[in-house]
Amino acid sequence: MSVEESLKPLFSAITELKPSFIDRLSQAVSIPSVSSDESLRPKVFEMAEFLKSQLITLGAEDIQMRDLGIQPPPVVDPKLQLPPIVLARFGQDPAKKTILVYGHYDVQPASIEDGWATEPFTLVQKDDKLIGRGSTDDKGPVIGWLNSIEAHRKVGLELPVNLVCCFEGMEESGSLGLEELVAQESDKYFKGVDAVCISDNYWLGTKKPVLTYGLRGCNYYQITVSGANADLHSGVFGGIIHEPMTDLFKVMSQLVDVKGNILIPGVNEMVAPVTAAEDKLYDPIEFSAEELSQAAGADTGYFDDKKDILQHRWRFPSLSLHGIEGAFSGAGAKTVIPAKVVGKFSIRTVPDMDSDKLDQFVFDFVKAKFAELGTKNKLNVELIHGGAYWVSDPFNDNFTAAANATKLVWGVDPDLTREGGSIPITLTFEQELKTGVVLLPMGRGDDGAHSINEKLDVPNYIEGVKTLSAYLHYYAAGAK
Ligand SMILES: C[C@H](N)C(=O)N[C@@H](Cc1c[nH]cn1)C(=O)O
Ligand SMILES: [Zn+2]
Ligand SMILES: [Zn+2]
Repeated sequence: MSVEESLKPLFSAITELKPSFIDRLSQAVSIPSVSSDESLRPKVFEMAEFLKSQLITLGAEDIQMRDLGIQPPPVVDPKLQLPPIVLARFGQDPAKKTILVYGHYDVQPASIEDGWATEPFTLVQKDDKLIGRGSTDDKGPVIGWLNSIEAHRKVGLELPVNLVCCFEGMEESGSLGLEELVAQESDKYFKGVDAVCISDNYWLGTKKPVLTYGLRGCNYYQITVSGANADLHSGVFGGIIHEPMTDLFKVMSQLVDVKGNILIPGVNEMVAPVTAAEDKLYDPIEFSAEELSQAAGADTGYFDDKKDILQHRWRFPSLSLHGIEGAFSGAGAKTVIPAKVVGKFSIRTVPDMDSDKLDQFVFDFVKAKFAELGTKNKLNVELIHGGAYWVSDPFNDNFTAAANATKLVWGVDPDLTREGGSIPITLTFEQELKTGVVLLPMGRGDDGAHSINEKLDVPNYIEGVKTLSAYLHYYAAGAK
């Protein structure tokens, strides 16, 4: 029987199981597993337990909740435990190939005050969209793998491969601890893995599916400026003391210009030049600048040209200023001089940037600019977490299986894209397991990951489960 024939009953089951799949995602979204908020760490653990219970119900073997110990500084609670890596297997048949699927069960912060139209941790179905934090990043895809297993069980179809699951709870906070675990387990739990599939990014637009062969890295920094030992009255102390916010603003404003150019010496010089061959890869990609503006909710882009936009998103670095901890940020007019402020920014990295050199350039520049202020306040600049960029060759059996699956479900050949975001562990899987990695996204480019009103379209969720399932079958059958 052909792969396509054998998938027919499975696809029917997936369609029929839609209500149960939505319910499973709804349960997952209801757990606010925000890894960057120390007060919500118990919820990240609860989410790991939820996955464990689902895996047990679905017949997984050798489920392990791998403890990663205490979170390294900077942290408020020095005893803060890292959430576990959830490992599980389905099958260990030596006659079958083995696929490792990775995803993350932590999410970005969200609160209704940010402007959400509905409660972020309640999955709401509206206009064929599933709205809620983590719906697309990355609970939808993680639950998608579990749904695929449920559908196989329902129709009595054996999984065509041995499946190894690796789900982490710190991806949004730099994947702390996972790199070491992957290295340790490369010849143990992960022994015999033939290929890795990650569903944790998005289509480029809203209509055409993609497969992704590159990611930018991310080095995340914080600058702490401290002065007085308590917040002060600006009427009493304004004009007579060095203010931490003023110093911090002055330094942060010199990191990047208003056109997005990074101003730290040495950074741009590390970037690999665009070759003619690479430049050509952008020609066939279907892309609408208008759709991008719609996804952003405003026409505030730097560029109009497709290549400029895509290259600056995928293969040039960017520096974003994220926020200031300790500053007054509420409504109204509080006349305060904050005593200590912590500025957060990150740099998305690309080939051939060296992460350690980058850190040194950042630290030297920040310290030099702070010294120029002649302030009596104190400065500390540090890296909170780093994650490597990744670019691979998309012409291999793993990508072919994903392309065949996409074509079967969506009726079109996927575009080959890179991604401006980061999935820190990708390069580690490739290097430690000596296997190829394919990124097979479920959601669309306008899903609003990390933003308000994050959503996953119902067709992407359900057809996405079919795509993930078909990928396993095509991989097992070998390249066509
Ligand atoms: C692409 C992926 N779904 C994602 O959102 N990754 C995060 C990872 C990260 C790195 N530092 C903090 N979070 C991202 O690209 O921001
Ligand atoms: Zn994310
Ligand atoms: Zn993600």
